Amino acid sequence: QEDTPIARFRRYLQFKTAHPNPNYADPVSFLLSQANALGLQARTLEFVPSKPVLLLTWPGSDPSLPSVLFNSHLDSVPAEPSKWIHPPFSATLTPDGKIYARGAQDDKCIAMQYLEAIRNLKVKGFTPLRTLHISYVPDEEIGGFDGSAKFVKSKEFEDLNVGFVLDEGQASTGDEFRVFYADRSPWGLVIKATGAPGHGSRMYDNGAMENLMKSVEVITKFRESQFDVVKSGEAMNSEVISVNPVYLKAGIPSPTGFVMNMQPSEAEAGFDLRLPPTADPDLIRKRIAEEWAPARRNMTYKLIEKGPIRDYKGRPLMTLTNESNPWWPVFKQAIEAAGGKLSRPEILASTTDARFMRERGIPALGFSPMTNTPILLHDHNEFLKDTVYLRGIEVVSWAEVLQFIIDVCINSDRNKLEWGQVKCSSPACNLQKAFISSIEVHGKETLYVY
Ligand SMILES: CSCC[C@H](NC=O)C(=O)O
Ligand SMILES: [Zn+2]
Ligand SMILES: [Zn+2]
Repeated sequence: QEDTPIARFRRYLQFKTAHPNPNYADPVSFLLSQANALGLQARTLEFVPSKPVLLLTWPGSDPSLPSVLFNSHLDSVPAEPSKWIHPPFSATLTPDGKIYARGAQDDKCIAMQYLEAIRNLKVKGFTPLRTLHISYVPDEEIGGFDGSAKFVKSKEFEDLNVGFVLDEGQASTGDEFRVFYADRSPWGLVIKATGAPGHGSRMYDNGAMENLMKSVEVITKFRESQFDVVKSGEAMNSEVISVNPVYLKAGIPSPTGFVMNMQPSEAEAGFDLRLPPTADPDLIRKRIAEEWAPARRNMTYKLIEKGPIRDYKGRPLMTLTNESNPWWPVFKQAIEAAGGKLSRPEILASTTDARFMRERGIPALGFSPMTNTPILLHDHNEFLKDTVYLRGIEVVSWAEVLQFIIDVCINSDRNKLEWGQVKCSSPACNLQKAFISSIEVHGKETLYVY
């Protein structure tokens, strides 16, 4: 069998890691064999049975310094094979260099690029000053509660003394690399209406369907108001509140479908909501209670706030992307050293495990080095071009630049300390490892970690 970066990537893509039954055991043993070949230390942690966290370590020459952690998730979202031009776990390589696989972009590319970068650095004879860890975690696609959430709260994680995290980002359709400093808060909203049942031919007020449809109209109007801001170019998709219907449930089933001449007494709809760090969660909670599912319209609702990562006001934490975060200029320099350019840092439209790291007061950036690539995560026919993947390895290899921060504490502004201070666990350091501070942005107070 071929043993090239592309062959190794394709092998990793072939593990069937889709929910609801992701294969974790086989990709973990594959990664373990790769780690052994590279001489990395390896540990498998299991916070929940059969949901392993694989932790690889490349020890630095000064273990007292805060370490760098590269994270990626093992699991993938499902795929509908009949709608793909190549089977989603075949990792088919086409003559024009496209590698088709569920997970090619999200996020099996970075999982292997981290290892290939280490391989290249070892060939160059580079030895790290800081310790570099790589974590491979389960269940990110379903919220990370049995994966990253437990990992970051563990003694094992504490002992890593992590100072900075790189986690997944998203593809860029242009020449510039994208980087993400925050995620949006993921909420699930289920609204239910009840109402009088009756003959399908009768017109009366307060039917369950009527009540639900009124709510759907109100929510649709709100959605349009947010989307208009995006369409007018005033904000990016990830900077507004998104609310998208994901299911509708009503009607009285019959052997041929639904009973057509009966108005049901119950109706339900589900929505995916995402709140950027600039949105006030209390205002949305109020809107839901008063406008979207008001009791006066016989409505009830269930709000599933799949946080738990938030500041004291319930908003997602952000990592600073300016000079006051000593990791930022170094990260930028690493990209530029590889001949890359970064576009304006963004909030991620979706949600990743980075939020769990930020909650620990650790600065975390979302970064998947893919340029000139259509954004295909969770879509049919997800692919990544071989040339883009290989260039990504070069970019990640410049993570060696990250090693040159001697101590993140030195440049941090301690006067800004306000809330959620995190003590540095390194015995060599008396200062805080990471600070969480409150800063005004666009007239709104927001919390950052740096
Ligand atoms: C409840 S958190 C879910 C996490 C998931 N992550 C990637 O797609 C997402 O829907 O964004
Ligand atoms: Zn992902
Ligand atoms: Zn995903």
